[in-house]
Amino acid sequence: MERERTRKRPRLAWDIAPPQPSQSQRDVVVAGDEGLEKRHASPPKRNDDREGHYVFVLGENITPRYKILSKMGEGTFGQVLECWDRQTKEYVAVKVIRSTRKYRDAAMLEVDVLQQIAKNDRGNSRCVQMRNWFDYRNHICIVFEKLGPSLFDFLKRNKYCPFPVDLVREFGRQLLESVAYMHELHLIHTDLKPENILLVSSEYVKLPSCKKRVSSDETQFRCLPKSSAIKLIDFGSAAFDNQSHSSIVSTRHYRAPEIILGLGWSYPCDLWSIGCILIELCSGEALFQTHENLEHLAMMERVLGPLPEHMARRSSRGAEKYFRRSFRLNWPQGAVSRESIRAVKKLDHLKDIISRHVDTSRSSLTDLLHGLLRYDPSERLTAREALDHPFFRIPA
Ligand SMILES: Nc1ncnc2c1ncn2[C@@H]1O[C@H](COP(=O)(O)OP(=O)(O)OP(=O)(O)O)[C@@H](O)[C@H]1O
Repeated sequence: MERERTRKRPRLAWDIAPPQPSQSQRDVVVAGDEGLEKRHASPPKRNDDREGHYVFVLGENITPRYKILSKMGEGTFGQVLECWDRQTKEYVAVKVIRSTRKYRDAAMLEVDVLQQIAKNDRGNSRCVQMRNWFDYRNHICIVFEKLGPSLFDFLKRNKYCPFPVDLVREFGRQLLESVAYMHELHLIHTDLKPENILLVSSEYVKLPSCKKRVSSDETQFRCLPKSSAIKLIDFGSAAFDNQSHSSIVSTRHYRAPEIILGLGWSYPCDLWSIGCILIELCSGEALFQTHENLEHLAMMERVLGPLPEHMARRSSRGAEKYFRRSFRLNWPQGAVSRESIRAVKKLDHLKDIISRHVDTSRSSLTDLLHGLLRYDPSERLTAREALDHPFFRIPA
């Protein structure tokens, strides 16, 4: 039975006060609107909804330059609208940020990160390109190149039928290249998950059957993307390594153990998330489907073996309660319910999960995942080291 999952797994709300955007950042405005102004007027002013979201009607304009065609997505920060850019004559994705102060400020940090990424990009960052940004009726609008569906949307539409291992290899390679690029700029993404990895193209092919789901007399189909090209999105939680950090980051399923244990985090937390993502792409389901710390740690132990004692010893005040005096995890004694114990028991060792879902390259993939999912962040593979792993030596 498939567990019901929400379409979007929200990251944490913003919990540290972001710095003020500089005047020079605020002064960047849309250029070249003059000719369009008269013909494509903005709609009459309306109130935002209760959460500060911009209220719109399809076909209206955001500034005379952008015509709203459809809504592509919604997140914590705002709505993403498909628009026609009358100036460049291309489709774009405009993220219209909620008008609330904290989201406006956070959006300016995202703009700052996107500008850093763009400045150093020689076309190989595999991070979404920002085309423009501006302030419209108290909403920061960030204009992006338009991409295709997320890997999560794709999996979901495919009834969680896993991707073939050769495609997972291609996704993994690009994901690691993108993260290596960010890390070299001293940036940590902190919210890597299948929702934030977008296929560049929406084109797909339909093929018969997904082994996992074939029922007796029904012919099943699976969709595969025509191109494996992907890009990373959502830099709203990205952090510069030298900045002060909030202690909890990442969407739960992809959160590294050092974050849960309050040990501080840095670049390696992105590599942990990539390990979880690769397993999800191979199996079709999120590895650690939990909403609670102790259960999460117990799930990790089930898949990866016992947590190292030195991490248990150093865990923060808030996390001490997950361990017994012996520094072993207080499990199953500390479980909140029988269902929780059952959910943990249902999980297999990493090697067995991979054997169940993957036909070829099993041992090299398992070895790579063990490197990405090392408990101790100082022992975890870096993005560059992971790219050098034998799993990626098979030619594309
Ligand atoms: N460039 C793009 N092209 C196509 N779709 C996009 C693009 N950027 C974002 N989207 C869609 O909009 C959704 C929300 O975008 P994004 O994750 O940037 O918003 P957010 O408010 O920061 O979300 P979250 O709640 O995950 O932090 C994405 O999941 C995706 O479906």
